[in-house]
Amino acid sequence: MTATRGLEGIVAAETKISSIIDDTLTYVGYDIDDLTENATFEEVVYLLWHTRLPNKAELAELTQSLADNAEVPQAIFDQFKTYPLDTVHPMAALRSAISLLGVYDSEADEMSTEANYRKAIRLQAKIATVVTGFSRIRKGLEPIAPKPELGYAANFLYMLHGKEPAPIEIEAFNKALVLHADHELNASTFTARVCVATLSDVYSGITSAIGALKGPLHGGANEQVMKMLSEIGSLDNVENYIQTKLNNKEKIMGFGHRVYRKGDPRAKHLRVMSEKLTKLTGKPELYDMSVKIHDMIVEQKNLPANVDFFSASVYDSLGIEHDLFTPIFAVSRTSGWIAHILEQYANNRLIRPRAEYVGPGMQKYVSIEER
Ligand SMILES: CC(=O)SCCNC(=O)CCNC(=O)[C@H](O)C(C)(C)COP(=O)(O)OP(=O)(O)OC[C@H]1O[C@@H](n2cnc3c(N)ncnc32)[C@H](O)[C@@H]1OP(=O)(O)O
Ligand SMILES: O=C([O-])CC(=O)C(=O)O
Repeated sequence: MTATRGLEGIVAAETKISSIIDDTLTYVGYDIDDLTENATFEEVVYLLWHTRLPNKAELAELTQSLADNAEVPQAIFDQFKTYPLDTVHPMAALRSAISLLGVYDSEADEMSTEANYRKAIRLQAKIATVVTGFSRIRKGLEPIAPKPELGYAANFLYMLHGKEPAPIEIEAFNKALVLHADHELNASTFTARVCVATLSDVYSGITSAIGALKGPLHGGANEQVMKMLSEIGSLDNVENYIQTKLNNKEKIMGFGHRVYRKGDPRAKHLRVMSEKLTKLTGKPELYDMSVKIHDMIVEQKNLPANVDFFSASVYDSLGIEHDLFTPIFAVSRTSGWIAHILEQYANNRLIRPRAEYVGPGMQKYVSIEER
């Protein structure tokens, strides 16, 4: 038995949900470029969960169900108020809140297909209210009740900021949600599938996926990109800052990918939105800095930007706090995690690989007095 480090190149599941073939990303056979330009996030949710696009009535029904389930138990918000709000990371708060939502769902351990679909709706609806509610509570504000008739993307920004977003903001945020919704067998999705393959419940699957997404080698990179842009501060400082990092063999967040070689097809959409939004908000230097970093990394390391790089300046332009970038990734990716969880349940087998043992040979137990 020989281990493959990081399971690189190992095909560990069959899926009908999304594919990455020759650097092209598709959801159920629809090119991500096509979906980003044309679809709402709700349509993509339906597509991922049913492996087909909805008709008008089906979309209306899903939208209504998401609206009907958007409120969260007051206990979630009460719990937030007990946290050390000056220090807790929103991903930790989110991870705990999703677990707590499971505590309050009387169907949490009901494993029928119908019950799992009902839980899927509840989770997708409530996670937006949880993330925005946490952001308000830590600022000493009350959460804003959802206005689901706005649509998922607009309602999220409304609950976050307390005012209805402009059309360009809705367009950008909807695109970001569509782009982050699913990505084949990435680390957090694999985590979710491993978890539920024991026939554990949907809440456990999503909670463990959030834990995996939090790390800076995965979803946590978008917050780190923004941290880097803030540290650099101006276009003049880019060259020195990046060159020093490269000379020190440090990784530049938002670049590189385990699967893509030529480039991440999602990055170009976020780049366009970043250029538009940074101009509109009077911070075009943020975009110019991003482009300069991008050009240096491509030239010196031949590493293309991934989805996390330009999403940072997009979210910043939407007035979103930097440590909410990864929770927002989780809001979108919940749709993909759920699709994979449902697919796993539908054709389940325990996921239990082997490890190559590289420790000492057989040893005789020595009592503690003799050690
Ligand atoms: C949504 C997402 O999860 S997208 C990924 C988000 N993560 C990031 O942006 C973090 C920065 N990027 C990385 O750490 C990596 O590119 C990963 C984790 C995404 C992929 O990792 P792996 O496939 O394991 O590649 P690995 O880390 O082994 O890198 C291969 C080589 O490229 C280099 N490299 C990879 N990414 C970077 C980077 N961002 N900056 C500088 N060098 C890099 C590595 O140092 C390594 O060089 P070496 O062979 O000389 O040692
Ligand atoms: O696929 C991966 O390894 C990471 C990624 O880009 C994602 O999850 O969107």
